[in-house]
Amino acid sequence: MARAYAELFAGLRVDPATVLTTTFEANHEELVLVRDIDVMSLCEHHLLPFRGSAHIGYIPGPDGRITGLSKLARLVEVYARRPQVQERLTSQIADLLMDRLAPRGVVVVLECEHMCMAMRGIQKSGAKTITSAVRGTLQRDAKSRAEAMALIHPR
Ligand SMILES: Nc1nc2c(ncn2[C@@H]2O[C@H](COP(=O)(O)OP(=O)(O)OP(=O)(O)O)[C@@H](O)[C@H]2O)c(=O)[nH]1
Repeated sequence: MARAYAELFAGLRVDPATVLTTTFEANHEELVLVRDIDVMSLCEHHLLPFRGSAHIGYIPGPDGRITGLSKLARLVEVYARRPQVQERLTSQIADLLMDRLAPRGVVVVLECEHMCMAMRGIQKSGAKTITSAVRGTLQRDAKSRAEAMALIHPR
């Protein structure tokens, strides 16, 4: 039992900042977006899972440095492997990216179904909670934000 909880909460043992140590010179100044990253976390109120997808985009800073694509998914994993609320999970990912990669802007969108709403309580399965955290130029510039959102949710 103790081992199972240790596995579930493995993210508490990892410093999220260590995930973003791999960066590359790419001279890339446009949006980089990784969509449909699987998210599994635990609601901190009921210790029941919530599950869905994360979409993470950023516009590199003036130095044009990028990070490894897998590092974005690893960042989700580190913050998800701890008791969470979806809103905090979303903003922690955005804030760490801003802090460590110094990009021009960041957008993080999470879409999850919460078992605490499906299995107990109100017992509504299928309801999706969508949260976003937008930082930097993507927050200030409606056109850039709309472009990123259109790539996250193509019609
Ligand atoms: N930005 C970007 N990253 C890429 C691309 N192709 C591969 N990568 C990433 O390059 C990174 C290399 O990171 P390393 O830490 O050196 O390699 P690694 O140990 O295999 O990394 P993990 O995949 O996280 O296990 C990984 O994060 C890959 O996902 C690409 O086209 N663009």
